[in-house]
Amino acid sequence: MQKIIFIGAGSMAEALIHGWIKKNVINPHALFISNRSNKERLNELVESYDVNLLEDHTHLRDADLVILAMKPKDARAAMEVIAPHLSADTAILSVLAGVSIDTIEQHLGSRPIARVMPNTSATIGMSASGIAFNNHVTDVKRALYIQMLEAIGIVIEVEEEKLHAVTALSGSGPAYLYYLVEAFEQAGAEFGLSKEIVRELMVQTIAGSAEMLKSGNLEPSLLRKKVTSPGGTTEAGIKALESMSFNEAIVNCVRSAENRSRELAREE
Ligand SMILES: NC(=O)C1=CN([C@@H]2O[C@H](COP(=O)(O)OP(=O)(O)OC[C@H]3O[C@@H](n4cnc5c(N)ncnc54)[C@H](O)[C@@H]3O)[C@@H](O)[C@H]2O)C=CC1
Ligand SMILES: O=C(O)[C@@H]1CCC=N1
Repeated sequence: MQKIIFIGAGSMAEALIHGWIKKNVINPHALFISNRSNKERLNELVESYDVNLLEDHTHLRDADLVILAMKPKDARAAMEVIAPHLSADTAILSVLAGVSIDTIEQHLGSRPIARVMPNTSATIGMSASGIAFNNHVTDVKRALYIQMLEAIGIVIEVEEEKLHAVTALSGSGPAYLYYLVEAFEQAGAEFGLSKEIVRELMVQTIAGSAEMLKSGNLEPSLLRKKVTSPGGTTEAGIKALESMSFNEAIVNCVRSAENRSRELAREE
């Protein structure tokens, strides 16, 4: 593709740009970026990635793909601005939480639309992405978009309705895990371990556990059991987690995020 235009140049846009350029998936000269008004931010990205500034919206006319990467609350305003400049067959790829394909079609007309829910691990080519398409996306384009996303992580096609849950799990998921590491660092400090030591130990522990889950076909409950010596330290720790309703806390975390995604869809 010769011309991919980002409408929105924040955290998620940069994660995609970084991952695609680092993995040589897309030539930076094919990428054009725009945001609401932060020219300094755009110049930083041009400087860092050698991408192009979208000088004005008339340049949308010959775009192969327009990527919506603004916050859901800003989607309506952003789409109203770009709508008059889009060619009839220009495809849209939206990374917005909650904002439905139907809503995008209402603003941008009937056209090929893909909704993707990636995460910021796209930066290092390790995203977990869910994707859904409307029926205007040809099989060739579906394969192309999936290939672009597979270059920066895993991609799972789902019904659009399931993207609320995907957003709550893997879209927001990196933040839950970062929060977990913050807590481990706080706990380690109580025993005189520096943040750096705890960080190194726990990053390796998380990475190792992830590889154990990926490599074998063992259930997490069995892997957990293999660590939990009867009457040992792990059992004591798990009992403390159970006394604080850990499992319920995680389920409620995901329920709240999934519900918020549905609210964002309604707010549109
Ligand atoms: N941050 C994350 O981990 C993930 C974010 N997302 C989705 O990506 C989208 C962007 O999220 P972030 O990058 O975190 O937000 P952000 O606040 O970092 O970036 C939003 C960008 O949109 C731009 N923008 C706002 N109104 C605009 C308009 N009218 N025209 C053009 N640009 C406009 C802002 O200037 C900014 O560059 C959201 O819809 C979010 O749901 C999806 C997956 C993960
Ligand atoms: O927090 C949010 O709404 C966005 C969508 C998933 C991750 N960040």
